[in-house]
Amino acid sequence: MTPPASGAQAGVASLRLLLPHLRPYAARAAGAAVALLLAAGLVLALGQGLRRLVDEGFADGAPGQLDRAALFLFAVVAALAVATSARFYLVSWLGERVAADVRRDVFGHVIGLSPAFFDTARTGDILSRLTADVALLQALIGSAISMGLRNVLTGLGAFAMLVATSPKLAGVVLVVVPFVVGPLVLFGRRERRLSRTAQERVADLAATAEEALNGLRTVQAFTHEPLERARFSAEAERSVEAALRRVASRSALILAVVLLGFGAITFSLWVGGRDVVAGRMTGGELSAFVFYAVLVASSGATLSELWGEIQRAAAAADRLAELLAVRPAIAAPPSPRRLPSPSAGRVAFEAVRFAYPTRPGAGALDGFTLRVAPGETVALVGPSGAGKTTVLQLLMRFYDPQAGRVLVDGVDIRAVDPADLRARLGLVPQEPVVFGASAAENIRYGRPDATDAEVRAAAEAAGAAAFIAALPRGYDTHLGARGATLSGGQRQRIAIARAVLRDPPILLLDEATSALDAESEDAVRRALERLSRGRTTLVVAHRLATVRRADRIVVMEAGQIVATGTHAELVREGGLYARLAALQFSDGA
Ligand SMILES: Nc1ncnc2c1ncn2[C@@H]1O[C@H](COP(=O)(O)OP(=O)(O)OP(=O)(O)O)[C@@H](O)[C@H]1O
Repeated sequence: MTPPASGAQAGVASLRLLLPHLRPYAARAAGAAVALLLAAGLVLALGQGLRRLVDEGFADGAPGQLDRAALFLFAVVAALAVATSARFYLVSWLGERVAADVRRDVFGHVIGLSPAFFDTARTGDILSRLTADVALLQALIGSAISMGLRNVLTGLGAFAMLVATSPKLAGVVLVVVPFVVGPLVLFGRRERRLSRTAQERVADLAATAEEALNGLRTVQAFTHEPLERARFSAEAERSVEAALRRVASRSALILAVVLLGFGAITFSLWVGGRDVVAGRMTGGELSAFVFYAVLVASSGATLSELWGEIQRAAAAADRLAELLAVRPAIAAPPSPRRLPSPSAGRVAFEAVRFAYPTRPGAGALDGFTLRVAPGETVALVGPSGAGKTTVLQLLMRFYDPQAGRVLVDGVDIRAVDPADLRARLGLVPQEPVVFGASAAENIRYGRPDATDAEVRAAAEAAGAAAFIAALPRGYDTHLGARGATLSGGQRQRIAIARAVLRDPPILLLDEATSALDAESEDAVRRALERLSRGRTTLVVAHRLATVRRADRIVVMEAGQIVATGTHAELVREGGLYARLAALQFSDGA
């Protein structure tokens, strides 16, 4: 993934990403802060309750005093329970809400990125950012931040109480604090780096699994399950290694913090015990002191752990910010021109030169010039890799050419909003995408506001009505992820029905290269004939029936047009087309 400028942004500052997402919930956050303050105050009051219980309750054995001290403690505990539960609810609510909002925004951004981005990005990596990285942010808001604040508050409060109870002993604790905070900061930096690496390894793991699962049939057809298992297992090992480096660093930090923190408590108990024996301090004061000292130490320890978590979340925020900073290569110009309405359906390519961004050296189109009149059907033919599909991709403006222009109705398509352009185009791709939804929903994808009757009419026109009727639940039948339950020809007819619903002035067809059985080929051909009637049609043709029907055939080789004409003319000329026709169209020639 291309590292954008924000990737260099250092440290916890990356978490600023969350601020705009928290703002709408300011009232809830304030409520959570109040509950948090209350709970922290009540924890500190517990120490006072403890002192009263020990000093007043035990001192002269008066039963009334012990009862009152115990009751006070109970009241504090009850209030503490309510405040803690309220804080937990509000803070977890914020975590869930913000995580969902961040996911929505990141997905919303990614779905608008240009196809060029996905030529290099791995889907699994993006998925892992959407899930694992956002989960870290959720944990941060849903618990870490509130735990951190709580521990800062109780830690500071408890320290103040320490000073009030015994300045001398408090001094002992104070000496230890820099020893706890120092490593915390040092290890934190390291943690962030190690944790980013660990998260990247998890993303690699997800990407590996995603690729293998997507190509499951190919994997099994080649009996490459052992190979894929080994590949995944190697990735898993790499991910464990990265995680363990982080764990090791963290363990060292915990060792230091626990040793120093609780060592200091033991030391102050020892010193304080001598004061109690000498009568300079009451037993209740020492109990309260130890309670506060434990609070200070445990806050320190918790904060050091949290520091790690905050660093991990910062690394996650970095990875999300990186994704959000990718700008779509194709975007609407600041003041886009409108295409004429209704569209005439005129298409022109003028001296177009284009190489895919990932292969700048290998030109896919080279001086490609073609004018298509309104309503004309042009068939593009040529050997594999000649650049036929690329022509359609440039017309859809999935990529921009390096030189030359593409025009629709006389307007350079770079001057119009891509959405406006694509609204005039209907695409039936070589491998149509069928979503894991019902047959009706899949067809309605062509025009979401279409009525049931329109969906059925489109299916009828696409020659899909009969096979849909034969499905177990007709139009309501779920077609499985990626349309796994349909044949290639059926998937194509679903895609054609979509295009029928969309009713575009310009139609782009990329014929499937794989042979369909005679019956479904015939059904698809007739459906396409009906569809292209009266529209400008550009078709990447692999079948004789298609080229015969075309008004004009354009023969391409190595990104250039080498001949144009009708089937009969081109066969008579006896060039590349005649050879292709003899080979490819042997079925009917
Ligand atoms: N996304 C891509 N990134 C990089 N190179 C690509 C990409 N898509 C296609 N190419 C390359 O561009 C060239 C033209 O490809 P194109 O898909 O237009 O050929 P085609 O004529 O449609 O071939 P076919 O009949 O096999 O579908 C080929 O060399 C191909 O390898």
